[in-house]
Amino acid sequence: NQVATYYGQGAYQQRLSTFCAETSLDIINVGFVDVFPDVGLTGWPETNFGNQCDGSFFVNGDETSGLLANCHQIMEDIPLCQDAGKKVFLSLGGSAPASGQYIASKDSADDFADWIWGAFGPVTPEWTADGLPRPFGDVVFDGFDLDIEWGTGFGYGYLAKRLRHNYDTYRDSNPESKNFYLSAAPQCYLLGNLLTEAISYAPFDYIWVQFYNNPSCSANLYADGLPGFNFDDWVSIITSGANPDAKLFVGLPAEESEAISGYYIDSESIESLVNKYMNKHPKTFGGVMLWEATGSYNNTDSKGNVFSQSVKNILVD
Ligand SMILES: CNC(=O)NC(=N)Nc1ccccc1
Repeated sequence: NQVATYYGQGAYQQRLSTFCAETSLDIINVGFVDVFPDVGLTGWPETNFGNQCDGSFFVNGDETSGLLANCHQIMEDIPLCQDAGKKVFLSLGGSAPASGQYIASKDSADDFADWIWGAFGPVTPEWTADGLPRPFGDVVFDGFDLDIEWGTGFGYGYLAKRLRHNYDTYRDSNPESKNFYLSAAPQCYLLGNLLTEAISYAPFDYIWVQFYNNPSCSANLYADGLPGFNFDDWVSIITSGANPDAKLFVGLPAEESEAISGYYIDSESIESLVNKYMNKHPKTFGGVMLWEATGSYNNTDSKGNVFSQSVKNILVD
């Protein structure tokens, strides 16, 4: 079982290398591509990585885009995380801006996937020959995460499926290349969920459900002995989806302040929850996702363990 986290939006966050050195972290989602091309400046996606970039943007033709051009610390550090055996995904979406996650049509979903693949996937001569940007240079992400918090739900399945198509096409002609992964971070409510259709349509490898910030289905209900925590429903969604072997992670706040008040649960509650659901769904249970890395780093227990280490100890004991 694995621990996944998010990096890029932490308050006064340290550079990524700090978290590459954190042995309890297996997967790191770097966020965010927060504005999608249909609404992005110059028709390119836009990015935001908190305090990690120098504030300059790529120019597209004679227009300034919203794509950050100099995030050198992230570019330098992703290979450190990968060399340490971690998977590093680029996360699309995030909690702001609400208007950013709009996809106009299937064609624009496909174009968006191709753009992401060209800019952040394997380096290809065509992409750079066309003068298109590689925001992190030769860094090749291990996969892409859909952290969809807004919108109508339209297009995310097409986006995910096209990314998978691009992986498969690339690996057909580069059989020695590394694996690529797809993940998603749905909210835990079911009615009107923005990602359940995508999960039924496109083969994701990891689904980390945000069991926080939602009153009807979050993990604090389990911790308080109340009904509503809907991990079982999510197991059914996955096992009847496009990839029934996808792994389901319990998404939790890494620190009290990193979720709306009342949703943080402590490691004792996590231990009880993990023991129950890991044994109830041994094939689908994949681990714990923590929002987010800096909060975890600042949340140490009496033994001096950062929160992700406490969670890892629960998962492997
Ligand atoms: C996986 N994405 C998130 O966990 N986003 C998230 N936690 N956004 C947020 C919402 C309200 C308060 C703080 C963070």
